[in-house]
Amino acid sequence: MIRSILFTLHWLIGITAGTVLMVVGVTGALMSFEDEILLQLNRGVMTVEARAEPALAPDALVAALTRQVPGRPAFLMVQAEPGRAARAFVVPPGETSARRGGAIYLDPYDGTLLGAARGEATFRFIREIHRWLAWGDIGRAITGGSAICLVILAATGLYLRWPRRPLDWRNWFAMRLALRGRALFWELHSVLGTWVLPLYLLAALTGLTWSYNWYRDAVWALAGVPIPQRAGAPPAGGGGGAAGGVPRARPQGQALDLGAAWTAFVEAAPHGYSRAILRLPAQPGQPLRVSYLDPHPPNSVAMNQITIGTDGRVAEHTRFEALPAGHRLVFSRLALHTGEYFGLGGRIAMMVASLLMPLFGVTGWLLYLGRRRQKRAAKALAKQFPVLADATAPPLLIAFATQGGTAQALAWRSAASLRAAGVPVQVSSVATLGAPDLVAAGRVLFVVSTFGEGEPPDAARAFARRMAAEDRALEGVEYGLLSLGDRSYAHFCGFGRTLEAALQRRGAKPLFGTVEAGREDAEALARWQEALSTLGAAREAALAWTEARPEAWRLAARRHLNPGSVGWPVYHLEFEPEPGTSAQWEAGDIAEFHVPAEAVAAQDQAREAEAEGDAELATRPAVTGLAPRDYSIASVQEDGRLHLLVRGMRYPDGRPGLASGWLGTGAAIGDRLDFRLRGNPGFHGPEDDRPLILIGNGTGLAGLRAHLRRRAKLGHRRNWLIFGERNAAHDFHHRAEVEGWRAQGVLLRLDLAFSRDQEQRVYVQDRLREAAPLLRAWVEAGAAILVCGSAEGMAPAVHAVLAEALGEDRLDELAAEERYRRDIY
Ligand SMILES: Cc1cc2nc3c(=O)[nH]c(=O)nc-3n(C[C@H](O)[C@H](O)[C@H](O)COP(=O)(O)O)c2cc1C
Repeated sequence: MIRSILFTLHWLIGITAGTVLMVVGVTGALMSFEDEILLQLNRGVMTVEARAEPALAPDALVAALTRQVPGRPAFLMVQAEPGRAARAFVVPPGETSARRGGAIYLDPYDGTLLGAARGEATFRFIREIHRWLAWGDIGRAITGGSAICLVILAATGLYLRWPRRPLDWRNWFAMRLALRGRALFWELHSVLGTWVLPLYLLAALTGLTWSYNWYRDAVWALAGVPIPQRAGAPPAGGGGGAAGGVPRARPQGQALDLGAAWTAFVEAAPHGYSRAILRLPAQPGQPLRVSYLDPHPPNSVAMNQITIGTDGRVAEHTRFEALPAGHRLVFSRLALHTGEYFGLGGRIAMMVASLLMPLFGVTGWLLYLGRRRQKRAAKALAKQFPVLADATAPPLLIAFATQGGTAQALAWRSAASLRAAGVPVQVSSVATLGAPDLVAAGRVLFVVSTFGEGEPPDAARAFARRMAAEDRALEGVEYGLLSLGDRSYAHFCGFGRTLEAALQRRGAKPLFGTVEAGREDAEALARWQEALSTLGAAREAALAWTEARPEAWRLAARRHLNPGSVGWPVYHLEFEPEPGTSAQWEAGDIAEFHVPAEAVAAQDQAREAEAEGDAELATRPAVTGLAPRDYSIASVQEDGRLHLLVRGMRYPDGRPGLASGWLGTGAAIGDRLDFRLRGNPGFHGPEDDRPLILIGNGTGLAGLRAHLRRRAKLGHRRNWLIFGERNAAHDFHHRAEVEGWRAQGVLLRLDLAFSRDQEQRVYVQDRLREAAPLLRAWVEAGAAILVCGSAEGMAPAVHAVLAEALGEDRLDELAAEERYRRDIY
């Protein structure tokens, strides 16, 4: 709730005040090196050739000025550095104050008029935009308001980005420039934003002292500085704090002797000066006030103040370093604002940060527009598929429970055939559903698969538990059920049957007879389509198990990974897409290998050659020969190649397995082979950079490797790999890559279990159990868990350890939240 309010506040302010902040930022950056730029532009005006002779004293300069320019000199700035011109402000005749910015430069050695400096007017205009958008009080209110907005943006931004535990600061400040599109905008906006945040806060909090008197007074009061009675500092710039406590002297006859007063100043300034600004008396009786910088001042606003009376004596002398700390800080607000307080580095940092302001504005806008577009698209989609609100009856709910994605894909295809006939439908994973949702929908079609040993898919475990409740709350609910399974398992369609029993026990009524479908059972699917047609679905196009076709890939590389191993050979294979093959997949997806006819023929020949031929064995490969084989993809699309990790299986009589044998030794480099890439949403990784625990054994490393390659590319470094095989010496597949990840920090932690490297067998589940406290901490920090590898032995044992460490319910919850996902076989 708080997050969403702050998020709205952040973008609302961002898209409004952001525009002004961009202007203020850029103008501020332009002024960062104003002095240096003007000096370069104005050789011969702001500087003259340095001479050996001493420069004129202020009284001689004022005399020279009065001879050449009509009016009363009001301010004079002299600098100790040889060749630096004197700078003066003159009150024109008949006026009461010096014209804003109308500085005149004089040759310090002979008082010759050098004129006005080029570019000063431009910088004055930039400064006016920076301070009040060159728009008087209205502009000042706007820039002041946007300074407050900048503070709010910084604070809300920080809150929204505050790392969840455990704090991984290095990661938090790291920029991942390899990202693309919206993710890159987000990264630039949030990570760079975090870097410049202290500078923005500093600029805003000091800048506000010029915007609001109440704010300035509050800061002054906090710092213990007496609140100035009069607003406005001398127009000569710098010395912002000098305005404080200027006594108003009444004219009292005696005129100041500038020569004597200057001598008194020179004697009083303990180290001399680098720059002195003289406020010249307007009337007889008024003293001379000098603000001066020491030869090596801590910053350009560390001004000391001296007042010299008409009697030629020092009346008051305030040294900057003698001021209380609070005063010094307050009087240094300009230096803080420009970053100069921290030296040249501070100035450059502030300039860069100010220049970056448009980047935040632009990325912020792009992110905002992107969100709007997404929302609109979602609305359009909602219109296309009317939901509860505008339909007389609630839409039909299609609920799926899937491990490998088949049930999910069939649920969507069923929905499409109903929608095509105008039947409103909603599709949802059962993970998010409870009895009230089923009751609200009234009619529910379930498409569920079975996993484990007659169990629900991982993400449906919590739902299955909710359904097992005893009460009859589902009276009035009508259901249809498509149950997917595989007849080679002992508990065919086990979960579908459990679900149906629960539905009936709780009072739900079937819409039609349940359809049980074995692998790729076309006839069962036709029955399901028939059942859908009773609800109004179109019958024209036949419902298919899959819509994608196998495509051609060329075997480009193959490596035997485990020579010398006691186990079967493991091969790393790389395939390149043939022209026309749409090579698109995500980490976690599956490549279905379609065994070529020549592989079957080759095996038949081999079998015939073995004269005796075991009849039972002989028929088995022939029967299963045509069924495609699934392999977890071990690479990411950016790799350009499809990588697989294939174990060369053997029949009990020692002959190589049909598919894996062909991949391992049968096919030659350059051969074309058919694969259908199948989305496996149930094994996709988290979108964000949450921690990831990857557990697997043997060729299960394939699926984990794809995820790790993806995470490495994204710069998501909180990864923990637990991998097991037989012997480290032979079976540590992709060892160099895994150790490389560990060295580069792509793996925060690596646990290896080589079962046969010691007396006592050690497996991944043992490693996991040893690290149970860490496992809990990672899960607490939002970690997701991916398990890839053998469904017998490894997966159930790992599951048991996870349940033991986290609790069975918590594990089911994690699965429902898509944070516990498995690709096991
Ligand atoms: C590890 C594993 C265990 C399975 N266990 C069963 C089972 O006990 N009973 C069954 O009928 N099917 C079982 N199956 C087969 C699946 O239910 C079937 O392949 C289904 O089409 C998968 O659908 P899905 O991709 O939506 O998860 C199992 C599949 C796997 C990978």
